[in-house]
Amino acid sequence: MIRKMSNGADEEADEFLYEDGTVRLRNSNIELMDQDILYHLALGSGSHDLVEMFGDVKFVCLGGTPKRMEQFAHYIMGEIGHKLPTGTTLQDISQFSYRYSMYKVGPVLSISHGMGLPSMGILLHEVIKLMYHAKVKDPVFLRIGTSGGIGIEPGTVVISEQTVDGLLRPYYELAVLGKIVQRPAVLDKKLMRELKALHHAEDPYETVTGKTMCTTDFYEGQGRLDGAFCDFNENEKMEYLEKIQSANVINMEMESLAFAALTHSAGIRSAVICVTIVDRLKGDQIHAPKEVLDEYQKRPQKLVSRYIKKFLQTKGRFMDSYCGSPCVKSPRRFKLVQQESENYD
Ligand SMILES: O=P(O)(O)O[C@H]1O[C@H](CO)[C@@H](O)[C@H]1O
Ligand SMILES: O=c1cc[nH]c(=O)[nH]1
Repeated sequence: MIRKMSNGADEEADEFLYEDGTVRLRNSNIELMDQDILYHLALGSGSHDLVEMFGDVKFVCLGGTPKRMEQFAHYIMGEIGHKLPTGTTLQDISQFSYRYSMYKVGPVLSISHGMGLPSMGILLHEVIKLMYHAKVKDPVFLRIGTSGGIGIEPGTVVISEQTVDGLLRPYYELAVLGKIVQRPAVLDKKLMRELKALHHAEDPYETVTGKTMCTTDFYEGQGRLDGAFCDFNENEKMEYLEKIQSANVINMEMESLAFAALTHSAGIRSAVICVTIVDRLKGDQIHAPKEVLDEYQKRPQKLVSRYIKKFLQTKGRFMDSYCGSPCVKSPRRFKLVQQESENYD
């Protein structure tokens, strides 16, 4: 994977992984600390054996709400045939942070990120450090979310090929020590294509790729007329939405810039998969009933599940019912995983 530098030059992202594929931190301060407290995750390198707890993680799935990520954890557990030790249930590992929720299902972490760039940014600092402390090898990060579509049918799944800010710039900007730092927001194109290829012809919705706009607000920031404040009219709104549509933006959400920029800076492959829940060229309010929205939210999860299962099957790995980590392939268990996936689809 080629990593874009903030000066525009290309660099091999593999340099940001150690030779064995584990995540290398680009902050030498961390190595010098006695312990690193991952405050918002309620974890720490001194208080927890992070290698034992997370060393087998391969996929880090992120989405806005704790409920969605709990549901995804249960769903993926069935899909990959992971069994919890007898008498145990899925636990929210970060429960006592009262900030984010985190569930672990074998090689899959399912984490809520809240709303907006700061919430995503803080979480990613800690999850990327978690990958480093746990010596996780070559993880893949996937955001499974919702978005507002620009001229596309609600319910469409969008895999982002690029993410831009409200000014159509492909950077995540942050004020650091009184200066603006711009980090290029780059998503993995190969991963995007692999995900797109997992759309099935019989899926009753489309799966498309395109440019995603990441805004710092849901109302004025996305050109809505229905916020508590609005200093523009319908014509100005439509002019803006049509302008970004002609710049190939097909959906809008609120976290992809930090997600793309921070994973890219860490040399981690990542993708953003969001279902659209409204067509912004037709309106601002979310009218779809709850059951429809619930079904829409499952669409990105379904695609990601197909990707995870394909990876585990291709690599000849499977989730053993009892050891809880990828083990040597067992033909019997492997067949079971395949059957489960056929049943679901
Ligand atoms: O559905 P999720 O993933 O939470 O994301 C989208 O929904 C929220 C707005 O309703 C924003 O956070 C936006 O990015
Ligand atoms: O319109 C929408 C819908 C979901 N999420 C957003 O950020 N915008």
